[in-house]
Amino acid sequence: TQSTRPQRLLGAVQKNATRGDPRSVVQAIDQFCRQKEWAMNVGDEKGCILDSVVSEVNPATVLELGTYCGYSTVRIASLLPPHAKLITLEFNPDFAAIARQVIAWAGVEDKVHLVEGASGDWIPKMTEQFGVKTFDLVFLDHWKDRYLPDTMLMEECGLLRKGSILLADNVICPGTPDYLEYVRSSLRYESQYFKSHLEYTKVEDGLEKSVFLG
Ligand SMILES: O=C(NCc1cccc(CNc2ccc3[nH]ncc3c2)c1)c1cc(-c2ccc(F)cc2)cc(O)c1O
Ligand SMILES: [Mg+2]
Repeated sequence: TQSTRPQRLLGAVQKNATRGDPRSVVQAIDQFCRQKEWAMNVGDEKGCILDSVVSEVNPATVLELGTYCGYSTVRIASLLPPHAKLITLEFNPDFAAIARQVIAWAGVEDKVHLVEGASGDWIPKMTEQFGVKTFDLVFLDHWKDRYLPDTMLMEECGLLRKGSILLADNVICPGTPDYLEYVRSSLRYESQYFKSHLEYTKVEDGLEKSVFLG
């Protein structure tokens, strides 16, 4: 039977990366996606912007919406201080199964809690299930039409505090026009666009960083 792209990506990690070395896992995935098969990881160029925001925020609690194969999960987790927690939501069980193995290969499983399910179902349960009061950083990288409703849901559930950072992938390609309009026009957010490129291509894309003002 045919393997899937996530399975082939995991194979490249297990073949080319060193167990317990997150940077080698990130490098192995980027190499696979540049030389073999494109995949929708945030990638190396936008990944550097993600790294700088994570390092600047130095978050104790992180929510990632959209794990896929765990590439950005590993990038973020490798930069977290000890005892920090990263909760990552993945709706697709096949993606989740691969991501668990990529996260384990990188040796960052102690900082990561991968939850299988949909953001709309799990965001209201964050506090009761994981004891999280608010998130210092949220990385949005799931279905693009869910960015806005999930942001409103996080506000309603009190999961954002003054200074919480939202970092959204793909605001140009594939694009999240309703989300961009909201965070750029709302008086409750201070937004900044980081111009970059769609992973592994020359197509324009970028990350939008939005600070919740409370
Ligand atoms: O669409 C994208 N990613 C999201 C996505 C996509 C598919 C499945 C899932 C299933 N995972 C999922 C769903 C719902 C969920 N709710 N809570 C968690 C959760 C998790 C998620 C995407 C596309 C492109 C792209 C493609 C083609 C092209 F030409 C240009 C660009 C580039 C990207 O960087 C992208 O991020
Ligand atoms: Mg993305």
